[in-house]
Amino acid sequence: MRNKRNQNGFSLLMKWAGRNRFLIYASVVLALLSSLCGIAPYYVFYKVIDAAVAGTLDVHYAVRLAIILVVFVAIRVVCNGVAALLSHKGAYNSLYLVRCMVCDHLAKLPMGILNERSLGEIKCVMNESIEKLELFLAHNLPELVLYLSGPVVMFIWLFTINRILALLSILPLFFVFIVMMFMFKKFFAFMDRISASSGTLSSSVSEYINGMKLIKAYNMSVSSFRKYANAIEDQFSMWSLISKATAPLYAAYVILLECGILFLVPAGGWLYVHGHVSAGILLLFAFIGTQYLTEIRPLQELSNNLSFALNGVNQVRDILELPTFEGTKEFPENHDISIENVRFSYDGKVNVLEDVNFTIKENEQIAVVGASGGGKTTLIQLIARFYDVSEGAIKIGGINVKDIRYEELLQNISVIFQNAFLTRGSLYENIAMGKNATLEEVRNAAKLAQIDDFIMSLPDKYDTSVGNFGGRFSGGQKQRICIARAILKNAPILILDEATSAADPENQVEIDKAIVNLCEGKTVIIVAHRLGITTLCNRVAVVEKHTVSDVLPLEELLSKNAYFAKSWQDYNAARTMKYSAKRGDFYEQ
Ligand SMILES: Nc1ncnc2c1ncn2[C@@H]1O[C@H](COP(=O)(O)OP(=O)(O)OP(=O)(O)O)[C@@H](O)[C@H]1O
Repeated sequence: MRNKRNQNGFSLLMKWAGRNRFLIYASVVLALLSSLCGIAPYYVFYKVIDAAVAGTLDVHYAVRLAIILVVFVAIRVVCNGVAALLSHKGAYNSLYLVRCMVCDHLAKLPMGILNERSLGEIKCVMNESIEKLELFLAHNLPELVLYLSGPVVMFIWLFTINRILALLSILPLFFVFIVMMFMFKKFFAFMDRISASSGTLSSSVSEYINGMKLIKAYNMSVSSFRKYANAIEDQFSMWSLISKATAPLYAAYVILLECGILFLVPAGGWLYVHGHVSAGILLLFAFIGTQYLTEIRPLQELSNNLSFALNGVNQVRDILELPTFEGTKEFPENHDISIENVRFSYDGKVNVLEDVNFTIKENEQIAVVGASGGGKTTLIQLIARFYDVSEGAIKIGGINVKDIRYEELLQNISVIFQNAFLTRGSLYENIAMGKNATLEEVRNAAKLAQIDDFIMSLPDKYDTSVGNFGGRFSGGQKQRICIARAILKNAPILILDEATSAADPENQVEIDKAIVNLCEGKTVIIVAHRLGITTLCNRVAVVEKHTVSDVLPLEELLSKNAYFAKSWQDYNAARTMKYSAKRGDFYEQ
């Protein structure tokens, strides 16, 4: 299976490169031309020796040869320069296309498939594997042509001078290629382990850095560093193993490349003594015929890089082959949402939700309440098609969400998660989120989200850099930035997983105002962790016992649903409850 994949790796890479492949092909042609020019110094050397032995070497002849040398060296330099330029342009453009393809694909993947893969694994593909393609396309491919074609051209030329000696000069090559094939095979056999180990290293670095707060808070530096250290140790032992497995072959490879002299000097001497070759030819083969094969030596390193590149292609292909959410129908005009006989299980064994049936009218605002772990977040994720239902259907305007073009579905639904996610860019970029919005439009959204005043009080205002995932902002501020983003997106359906972390009262009032502005004129589903938010909604859906038991207006629900009535009572009691602490114990007053 892997062998078949390797055969197609290069052509697949060229397919991904699109029109940029022509830049890469051009760089290969120029590398070939450069290697042709590389013969010039040897040719001049041969001619000088030949003329010197024959006694015909004069200044005119020497100058002519020098000019030939300079011209060919100049052509070689130009060819190399332009080849490097084209190969880099082609490689970086191709990398850009491959990264876009992977990003597009990841965005369409079901969350279930994404959850199965570690962040480190995906990061490793996005960074290291794709980066290896650059190394291969921009450097290794032209070099491969250069290192391979140089000796080929040299052999052809030597062959035209003396067939027997030329054939003897490449005799070691036969053994060199056999050894190289073994080396390539041995190295490639480690590829899966190299990828897995690099993925683990990448995850443990991310975990170590992202969990820095926790590490400090619980003084876990030694134990958490252990995981990272283990990953490094694994890399070390893996590379030691690879070195041990390939070192004898590499030694044989180097020795064989230097072996040309073994055959050439005795055979050349015999031919000279018997008058079959001139002194010039003998010297040419003695010096050049034994040397030109050593130019192949970097091929070994290139073959390792080729393994990395092919492995990178396979890893990218593995991601691109994962089935995505598609759909062919347009997003409907009508935004009524109906949830029909829905059953859902994450693992195919335990049902998180079953027999769920209810409808949400266009522009209606529904709060979803229920015990922790009951399935509220799962329900809203099904509506936004982060996962596909296991049974039943979710329809918008009468169309199954599975049939709606996935990109359009995402464009028409805004989702705000409990954990506000900010990217590294500026505040402007975080609110605009790729939309071509003016600063005024961004500010208007931020005003409605009650965050404009705060942003304008910052020294760099909307150009303020958000830093590492918004680390410099409070939870409430981050949430309002996300609300501004959703207001600007202006999608007709809004799904909001309300943050559990109770903001301070002042912040909470601001967030509530922002939510009210956000929800105006939209179909809204809001997971209400604070029951207070239910007063802002038309109806409340209760998730209990793996299903939605009731969907009613607040007042009606209070009289009909025992679970909700009790929760509401507890919520109000908690709001008015006062505590006092005596000697470390808390007392209800
Ligand atoms: N990605 C997942 N894979 C497997 N099980 C999951 C996954 N996400 C959630 N679950 C499980 O599904 C159940 C419902 O989780 P869900 O997050 O929907 O509950 P919730 O009502 O939103 O909880 P909370 O109010 O605490 O946020 C839980 O038992 C949870 O452990």
